[in-house]
Amino acid sequence: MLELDNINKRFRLKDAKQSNQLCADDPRVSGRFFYALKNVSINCKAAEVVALLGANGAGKTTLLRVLSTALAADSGQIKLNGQEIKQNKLKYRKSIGFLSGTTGLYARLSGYENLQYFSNLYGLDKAQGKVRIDTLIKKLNMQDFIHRRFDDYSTGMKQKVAIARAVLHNPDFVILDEPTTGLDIRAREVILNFIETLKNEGVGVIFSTHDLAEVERLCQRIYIVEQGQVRFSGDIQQLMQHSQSDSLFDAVLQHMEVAHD
Ligand SMILES: Nc1ncnc2c1ncn2[C@@H]1O[C@H](COP(=O)(O)OP(=O)(O)OP(=O)(O)O)[C@@H](O)[C@H]1O
Repeated sequence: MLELDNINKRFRLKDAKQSNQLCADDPRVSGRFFYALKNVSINCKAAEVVALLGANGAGKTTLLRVLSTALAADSGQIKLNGQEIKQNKLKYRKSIGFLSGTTGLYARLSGYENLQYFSNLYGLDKAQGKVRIDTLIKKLNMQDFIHRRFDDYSTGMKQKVAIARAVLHNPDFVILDEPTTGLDIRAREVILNFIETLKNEGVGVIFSTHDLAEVERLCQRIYIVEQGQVRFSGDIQQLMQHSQSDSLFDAVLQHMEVAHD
């Protein structure tokens, strides 16, 4: 099980102007600090898909970055199978895969060369790496473009390679920040199927999304994050009961305090 336990994270604002610009009435702004996460606890088990929902700016990316160790929390713990990861961050990083908003892939290499490069970096030997890359090429339907230059790719192609990169080393848990945002329906379908495959292989997946159809299709449990705090955690049925609603859309909206356009 992967757990975030009682996480707090604040950002120092550059100046008073930035605090005013952020939003004068945002309760997360206090003095020169922006309290982005407050006492946040979430978890994900093996072979489970968990979604993070919440408005723009709610804190989902910050939360996922903390979970991936890309960002250090001010307090709280990350635990893998009950063990705090503090002493063993390197081992933890080998157990997780992280897809962030930026691909971190090389524009002048092909998708294939990028995957070879990262497979080498992850310590897979050449033969192992080839087998793994070939499997991912098939699963993510990348045969038609994988040998072309990365900077010629569409958004969907880039995202597929970025996801392949995140799971090259066969992690136990995968953290995906908005994996399908901006993709056409075909690329989206491939990625949703891939998440289902990961789950069936026993991998735990935590992902953020704004798409409720994805949530209904993939998730056992959801967390609704608002203004840096978890407002709901549970399964979809519990959310509906809690909200006395038969529409997932209405039920989620009820847990978002802020009005959105
Ligand atoms: N380095 C930083 N300094 C100050 N504030 C920050 C910093 N990074 C993020 N924030 C603020 O923290 C809040 C949460 O941002 P975050 O990107 O985690 O939201 P999100 O839920 O992922 O939003 P979206 O759905 O738009 O991706 C935002 O208000 C953002 O402006």
